[in-house]
Amino acid sequence: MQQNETKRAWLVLQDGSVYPGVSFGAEGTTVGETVFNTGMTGYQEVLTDPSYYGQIVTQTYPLIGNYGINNDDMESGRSWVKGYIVSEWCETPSNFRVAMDLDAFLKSQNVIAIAGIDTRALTKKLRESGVMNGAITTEYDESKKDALLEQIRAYTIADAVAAVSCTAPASFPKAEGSEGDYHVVLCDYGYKRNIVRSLQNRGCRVTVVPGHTSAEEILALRPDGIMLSNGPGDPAENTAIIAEIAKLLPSGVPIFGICLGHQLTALATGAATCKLKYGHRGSNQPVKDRDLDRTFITSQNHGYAVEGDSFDTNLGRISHVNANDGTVEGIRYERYNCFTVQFHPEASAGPKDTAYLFDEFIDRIKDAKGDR
Ligand SMILES: NC(=O)CC[C@H](N)C(=O)O
Repeated sequence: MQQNETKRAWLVLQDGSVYPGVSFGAEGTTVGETVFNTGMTGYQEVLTDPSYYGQIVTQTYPLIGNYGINNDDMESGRSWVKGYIVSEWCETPSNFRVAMDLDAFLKSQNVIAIAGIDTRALTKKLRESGVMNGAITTEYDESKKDALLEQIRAYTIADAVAAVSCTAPASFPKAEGSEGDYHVVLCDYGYKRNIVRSLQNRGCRVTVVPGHTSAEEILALRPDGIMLSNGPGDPAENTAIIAEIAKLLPSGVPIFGICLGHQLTALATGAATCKLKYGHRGSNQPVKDRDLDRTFITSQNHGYAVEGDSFDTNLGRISHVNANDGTVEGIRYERYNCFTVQFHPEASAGPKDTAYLFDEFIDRIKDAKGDR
């Protein structure tokens, strides 16, 4: 039973299908790209990860919100999703950290949401058709369906990084008691806070700079290491940022790229990216580390990937591949002091099995400084 079950809402997809459900969160009409996430937990991180900018997120897990929303697990200062689809949301969350329930959070963030949808059936459909645009509306009117469909079909996500990136630099101290003393510049294409936390815990003070900061300005900060963050949208649209990364690569400063940062680095070396049919979003994606000959369960959230054949193997090697579909999940550049991954070693939500990559980044920083 849902609190405001008298208020109806509808999900409308670009193929013309209409799913009636129950309104929660904010009311009104929203249009976005409809994607699905298979995580059993981590909805707060999904809602606040800037990489979901422009997207209506469907949770395949049937009950969402059972541990509420807390003050610690925000991945950014706000929610970025364009809309939210669940089967059932939990009105009575139970957790020692709970600050509010899911409905109250979505209302506070003005996110239009719908419950009562068979999200597994919807996901099967998206897997067959590929991601589709869609709308959630509390004002559905059959006679205006064509106009709504036109709006849905015309929707595109554009200028995504500029929409989520900070506009001024910010500094974060290293974690108290952490070993080491390094300075990392994190390029903010829509970074998740757990990237900063993962660095702080390894003795790094972090300067977060806007995504459009030039290579010269970044290097003038004299970083011991540079991180290229995750972020939303089509990687190939960021031509100015890609040109700056191309200038950073030969600097010799250790560079670590995550997700969008990985894609942009590959583009900067002349590789191509492509859109996946329905992407990888969830916390159980198997990734094979070819060097270690081990498969890790990883947290992921991406709709694009680097095209393996387009990568110039004179520059390095494809170090990680997805065990489900064989797509590129990581690159180690031998020509440059750089390595990048498509998945999220900072996890949150998700398994922490690949946090060792942050340790490798610190080792590269130590080597570059002659500290090892
Ligand atoms: N999490 C991310 O950085 C996502 C990268 C990119 N926007 C994609 O969808 O592929």
